[in-house]
This record gives sequence, C-alpha cells and structure tokens, in this order.
Amino acid sequence: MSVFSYELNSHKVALVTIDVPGEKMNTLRDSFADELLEILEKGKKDDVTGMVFVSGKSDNFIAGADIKMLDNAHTREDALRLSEMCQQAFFKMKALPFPTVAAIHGAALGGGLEFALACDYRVCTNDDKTKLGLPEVQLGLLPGGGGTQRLPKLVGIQKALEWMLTGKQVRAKQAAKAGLVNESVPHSILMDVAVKLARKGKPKARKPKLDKLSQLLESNPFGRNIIFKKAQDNVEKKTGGHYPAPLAIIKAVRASVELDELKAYKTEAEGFADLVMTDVSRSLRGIFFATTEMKKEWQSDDKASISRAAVLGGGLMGAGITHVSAAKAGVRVRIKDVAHQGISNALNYSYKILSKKQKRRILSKAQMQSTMNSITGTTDYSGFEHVDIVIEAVFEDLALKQGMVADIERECSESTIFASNTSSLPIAQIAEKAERPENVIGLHYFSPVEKMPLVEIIPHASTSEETITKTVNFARKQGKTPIVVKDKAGFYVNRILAPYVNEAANLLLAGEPIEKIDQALVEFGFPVGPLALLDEVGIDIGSKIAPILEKELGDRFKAPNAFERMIDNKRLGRKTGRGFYTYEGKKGKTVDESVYALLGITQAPRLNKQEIANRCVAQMLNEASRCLDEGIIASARDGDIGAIFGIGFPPFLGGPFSYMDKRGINKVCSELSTYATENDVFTPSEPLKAKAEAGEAYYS
Ligand SMILES: C[C@H](O)CC(=O)SCCNC(=O)CCNC(=O)[C@H](O)C(C)(C)COP(=O)(O)OP(=O)(O)OC[C@H]1O[C@@H](n2cnc3c(N)ncnc32)[C@H](O)[C@@H]1OP(=O)(O)O
Repeated sequence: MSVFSYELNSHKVALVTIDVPGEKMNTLRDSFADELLEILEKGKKDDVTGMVFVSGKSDNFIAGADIKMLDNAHTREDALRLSEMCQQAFFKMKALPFPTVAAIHGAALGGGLEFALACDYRVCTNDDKTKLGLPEVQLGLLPGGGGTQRLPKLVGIQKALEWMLTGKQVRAKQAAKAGLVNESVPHSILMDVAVKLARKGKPKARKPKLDKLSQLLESNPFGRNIIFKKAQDNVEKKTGGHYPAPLAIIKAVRASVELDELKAYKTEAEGFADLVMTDVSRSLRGIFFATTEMKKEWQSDDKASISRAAVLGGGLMGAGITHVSAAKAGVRVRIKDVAHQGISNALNYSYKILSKKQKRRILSKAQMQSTMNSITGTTDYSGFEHVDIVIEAVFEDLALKQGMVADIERECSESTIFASNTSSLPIAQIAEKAERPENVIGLHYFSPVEKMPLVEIIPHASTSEETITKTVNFARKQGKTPIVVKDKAGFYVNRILAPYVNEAANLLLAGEPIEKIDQALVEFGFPVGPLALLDEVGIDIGSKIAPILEKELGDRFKAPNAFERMIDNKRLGRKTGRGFYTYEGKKGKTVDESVYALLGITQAPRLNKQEIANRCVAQMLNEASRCLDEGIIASARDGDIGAIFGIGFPPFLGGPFSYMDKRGINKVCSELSTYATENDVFTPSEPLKAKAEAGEAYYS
C-alpha cells in the first residue's frame, strides 16, 4: 500500500494525502522516495495545475525520516544513500512544471519540514499542535534532505543556524513572521488556502525577510565570515568538542552560500552519512527511543486524570511544583502555606516566569492571566475538598509529613492522592499512620522544577496501581519524564549522585583544586562540576541526605567531614552567597580561596583531569549497578534516562549503563579494583563483578 493517495479536484489541482499505513505518525521510510516520484509523474501525466500535499493523520504532517531506518544503516554508504535519495526526490519536486504546496497541520519536523521546504508554497494551521523545525541536532545529526541548503535561503543564515543548532521547533505565528510559511490559517480553511496557492502558478524567487543589519552581514563574504566564526566559537564553547553535529551543520550551511549547488548538497549528504555512523548519534537516538517507550508505560484513560491539585509549602520547590501544575498540566492549583509570605512567594514565582514568556511573545496576555487565575492560596485547608492530588513540599521532618497525611485524609476526599516531594525519607514511613496508605506515594522533583525534566515516582509496598498510574500521568502532563523507583534511601538519583559528590570532596581534601575538579567533570560532559552543583543545591541539603544513606546503606556513603565545616561556617552555597565559590563580588562566581584554609587543605595537585573525572564517575557507575540489582530502577534504560535527565549525565554517552557497555564491564571493574587498593569504597559491586565474569552487557 502506498503512502500517498491522489485525487484531482475540479480545477485540476491534485490533492495528495500522505498517510503511512498502520502508523499513527507519518515518517519518511525507505520506499518513500520511489512512491513520491510515482505521484509526481502521475501529476505530470495528468497535466495538473498544481499539487497540494496534506497529511492523512489527525495531528501530524511528517515527523521526519524514520529514525529506525537510520538504525538500519549499517555502513556509511547506506547512510549516504538515504540522504542522496531524499535530496534527489526533493530536487525532482522543485523542478516540476506545476506548483506544489505543503498544507501543514501538526508536526513538520526534520525530513518532514525538508519535504515542505522543497514545495513551492507552505501553509500551516495556527493550531497548538503545529510545530515546524529541524531537530536533527538532538539526534546527533544534520538535516540531510536539503534542509541545510534551503532553510538559510528562506529565513536567512543567522536564523537558520540558530534553529538548526538548537533543534528549535517554531509555532505557526513565528513561522509566518520569519517567512518559513507563506500563511498560517485556521484548520478549517487549510485546504481552501492551499488550493488557492496551488492555482497561483510557480512563485518568483524571493529573498528572506531580514532587518537592515542582518541584510548587511549576510550579503557579503566578510559579514558571513563573522556570522560563521561566531557560530563556531559558540558551538565549541557549549559542546566542549563532544558533539560533532553542530560543526557539521555550520559547514553545510556555509557550503550553501559559498559552493556551487552540487558541491554544497554533497557536503550536506556526506556530513549526514558521517554523523549517522557516530557513537554520539547512536546514543542520542537511543535516548529518543527510550523516552518514547517510557511514554507507553502506566498509561491511563482520561477518566483517571487529575484536574485539581494542591501544594503544601510555598518555598522554592513548592512554588516550582505549583507553576508546572498550573502552566504545563493546566490544572487548578491551591497553594497552602502557614504564612501569607509563602503564598505570595509561589504566586510571584509563577508570575515572573510567565511575564518573561509574555514579553517574548511565547504567551499572550490572556493566556498568562488565565494561568495566574488558576492558582489560589490559603493558610488553612479551605478548598481542599475537591482536589485530586496534594503534593507536599515542606522540610524533611517525618512527624510533620505524617501529620499532613492525617490532615489530608480528614480534609479531602477518599480518593485524594498524597504525594510527598521528599528526597530522603522512606515513603513507607510517611504512610505508616495513614488510614488510606494506598493513596500515598513519593513524587520527587529536582530543582529548578520548571527546568529539570525528571521526576522520581516512588510507590511504597501498599501504594495502589491506580495511585501510581494517576501520578505518572500527572507528572507527564507537567511536562516531566517520570521513572518509577523503589522506596529505599536516596531512591535512584541521589543514591548515585552521593558517592560521586563524596569522591569530589575527597579529592578536594587530598589537595586537588576546586576549579580543576569541576572542570574535569565539565570536560567529561556534565553541565556543571560536582562542587558547583553542591553550591547550587545547597551544601546543607546535600549533607542532610548523607547520614540517612549511611544509616540505611552502609559506610560507603559516609560523607567527608568537609561539608559539616562548611555549614558551621555558614557557607551553604549560592543561596548564602558563599560555598566552594563566592557569589558576592563584582566578578560573579569565583572560587573562594578561603575554603582551603577553612578545611585545612594544602593544595597538592597530583592527578590529571581525566583521572579526576574517572574516579568520580567510577563511583557513580558502581552504585548504579547496585541500584539495578536491588530493583531500585526497573531497567538499565530507566537508569540511563534517570541519570541523564536528573543529573545531566552526558547524553552523548547514553547514560551510565550504556557507557559501561561501551567501555566494557570488565574494564570498568578493573578500573574500580585499581582505585580500591587506595580506598575500599571503590570495591566493585558484586553484580558488576558477576556481569564482568559472565562477559555480559546491560543491553543486548
Ligand atoms: C534526513 C532527515 O534530515 C533526518 C531526519 O528527519 S531525523 C528525524 C527528525 N525528526 C525528529 O527528530 C522528530 C522525532 N519525533 C518527535 O520529536 C516526537 O515524536 C513528536 C514531537 C513528533 C511527537 O511527539 P508525541 O506526540 O509525544 O509522540 P511520540 O510518543 O514521541 O511518538 C509517537 C510514535 O511516533 C514515533 N515517531 C515519531 N517520530 C519518529 C521518527 N522520526 N522516526 C520514527 N518514529 C517516530 C515514535 O517512536 C512513536 O512510535 P510508537 O508509538 O510506535 O512507539
């Protein structure tokens, strides 16, 4: 069965519907180019006046090339052939004697947008579902179907670079403003407008809509040099040399203005083929499939969904949770705090984020007001009768949380879920005195809540399936990627983070400089180093978790005494203006040299940065292997996604388990054993040793 169906209207305009059989999403597959060429030939034979392409799916145009097909490209030649096949088909489309129109509703991404770029006109619906972009960079790729060549000619070099280097997806209004689409219209008139455009004849070539400065820069080689140099410098700074795709994108865009067409398209195709074969792209494609697979777990029908939420505590976490519940999940939120100050803090928090979005025209004033109106505050439990979920974000005090469970059972309905944002207390203990323990669950967010993509969902032994399902789906509505983890001290993320941070502190106490430790891990691929991370989270917060982990899991979690001394000295991190770094001076964040004297350290650098990174990461890998063995995480996949989205483990390495597979479990074990001769916290875990001995990997 063909992807395309063809029908002629009374004006001899061919209406071509794109509908990949048996799939909810249209993607460009192997047979796509041949089938497209057949349809184009048919149009020529029928001497049509124009051709309109529309999707047969209800909410997507084309989501790009089929990523599974890319996984099947085993050699560089296979990958090169895919790109050339796409380019050739789109060349033929461009060269037709009649005009073509892409009528877009829903996602037009990657190869899907490249298809639309090869049409003469594009019209899209102004629906929220419609988004256009070339997100290949997020898969470690460049747009290989002519996107690097056609987008700059349509929207200008700078905008095209910005969109392709970030993988940005633009909405209808922005797409029309930038000249990416000719028109954005209501869904009801999409086809009428598309047919009208098709009857207008071939369009004249037109220049991108640019302001004066951009015109000046982009129209001469000197100005373009500045643009490409700046883009390259930014990319090198941001990627630390770990991601080859952005540089390949810049090279291909540069070729689009400096080389003849044939050579320029060849640059794109070859860049694409090289990138498909890289480990970086394989890892990033793996993350795409892992997150897609995870969306299918704990699915529920709409009847089970949450429409009213309440948050206890208006501090930083409570305010963030309130915000994502109102702004992302779109539910009404009641925020309760003992003090009015807490309520106004939470309201201000949302107001600031929404105002920024409104100023940047991502939100209309009406949308902003409607979100703000959906948040209300109280200092008692008024208005709690009808809430479906209560999320507590108060300080880590077991008795306080148990008291709140009792309050909620008294004030709310029998089905109301009590979710705790604790990062350290066992959920079973919070539920210990509950009358309805089946409604109690852990829902652990990371700070800043609106930015961090992960949440840990922690059922205790008697949490009901219904409570888990509702909570998982609510977290998804808040825009989060949830992983369900076992109720044991530290859950997953803090459990693997603690030994990694402890090792950084041990290295500091042994004389390694603060900056060097942090740089080592940033160069490894983490977004921030471990000591800078501690400053962000709060040294007091980190040190509260340590004794709980030590008590429940053993001596290997014993935190170095450096933290206590920092706390006694009121250095809690960024929030107090001082931690390992100082944030007080005019220079902004700089290493606080007085930390060395405070901790009695004589600087004595002994290791290189690679060794520092290896030691910290080795601790994390060892603990991750224990977490999988103990069932804290259900799979290596959950462990990889949890570490990438919760801690920022380098995505290009695919997460701790993929990384161990790549390095070889044997090698990881022998590295740990070497370090263990100095400090037995490095002793390889039993499950890791067993895997190494059996010659197994975490993924097949
Ligand atoms: C040559 C070219 O330049 C190269 C390319 O085009 S590379 C591909 C570029 N495109 C992309 O990166 C877009 C990838 N897709 C997405 O971001 C999201 O799927 C989306 C925003 C389109 C929709 O999101 P959402 O509604 O949450 O649906 P989501 O659950 O992700 O996907 C639904 C199904 O479509 C599949 N899918 C989506 N895009 C796909 C793609 N490009 N290839 C293969 N499968 C895809 C998913 O795997 C999932 O399949 P399943 O239900 O059988 O498991």
